[in-house]
Amino acid sequence: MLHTRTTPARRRRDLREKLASGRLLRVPGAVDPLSARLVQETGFDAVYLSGAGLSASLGLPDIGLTTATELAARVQQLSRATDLPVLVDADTGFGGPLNAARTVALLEDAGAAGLHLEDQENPKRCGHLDGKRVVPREEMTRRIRAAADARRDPDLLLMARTDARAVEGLAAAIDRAKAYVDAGADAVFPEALADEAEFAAFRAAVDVPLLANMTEFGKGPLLDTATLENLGYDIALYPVTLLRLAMGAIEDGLRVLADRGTQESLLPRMQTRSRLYELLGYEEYAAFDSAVSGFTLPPGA
Ligand SMILES: C[C@](O)(C(=O)O)[C@H](CC(=O)O)C(=O)O
Ligand SMILES: [Mg+2]
Repeated sequence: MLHTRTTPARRRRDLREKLASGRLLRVPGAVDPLSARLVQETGFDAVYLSGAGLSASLGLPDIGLTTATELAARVQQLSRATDLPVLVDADTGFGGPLNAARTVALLEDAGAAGLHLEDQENPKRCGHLDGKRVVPREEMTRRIRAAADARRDPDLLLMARTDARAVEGLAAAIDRAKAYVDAGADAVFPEALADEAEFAAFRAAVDVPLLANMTEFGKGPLLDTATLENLGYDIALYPVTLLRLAMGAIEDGLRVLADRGTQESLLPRMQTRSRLYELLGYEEYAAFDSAVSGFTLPPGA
């Protein structure tokens, strides 16, 4: 109620322990703090803050227009609303190595359990768009080094994302991933792999935890959890799934309302008032309020 009592340090430990278990973690992107609650209730392992989702929610394309402070503010909101570790899309780190270091500090203060930095040029673009460009390998290793050094909590998971597959090919992407691990990355996010064989090749070449981006309508296949487990992947990411679902429902609903002049036929598809109240914890707030208003100092205090 009000906010969770789970500290950022506890969430970072939780994410580390879950990764150490060796099972596949399933991590959907939240649309907002309320949907993050549902992610937790449904039993997922962590919640993701998607850069694409954040920018879309602000009515912006995912081309590097959002700022580090906007991102940190959303991290805080998500962390307050759930007990889950929050994995954050930190894009390029918002500049050079120093900016990446400052971004790490900001996100750590905001309660992030882990974050990924990518090797795209600034300003970045969505990893599934054509025409993206990557920085030289050495520049990205400096970005990672700076980020690793900026961490105050060693449990904060630092993940390196490489966008090189679509630009330089698979072999170069694997070489880059290895260099990023040597520079201090704890885990790797190979972006926009083309097929299952490429997922397998990446797994065979890199020995840190790997994230599989199961984003819809992108360049890669949608592999199910059994397949990803067999491939030896550690995190299945569904970054924009909830936003796409919600926006699909909103668009359909608006059409029905506009056409029919009533939302009556939409009621079975809606979350009910009582379910919303349950999710928000109305009853706990009322109990807290009455406990606080009945509070008096003990005699003599
Ligand atoms: C993972 C991602 O970076 C995100 O911002 O969620 C995006 C997802 C998407 O645009 O579908 C990406 O893959 O670049
Ligand atoms: Mg992104």
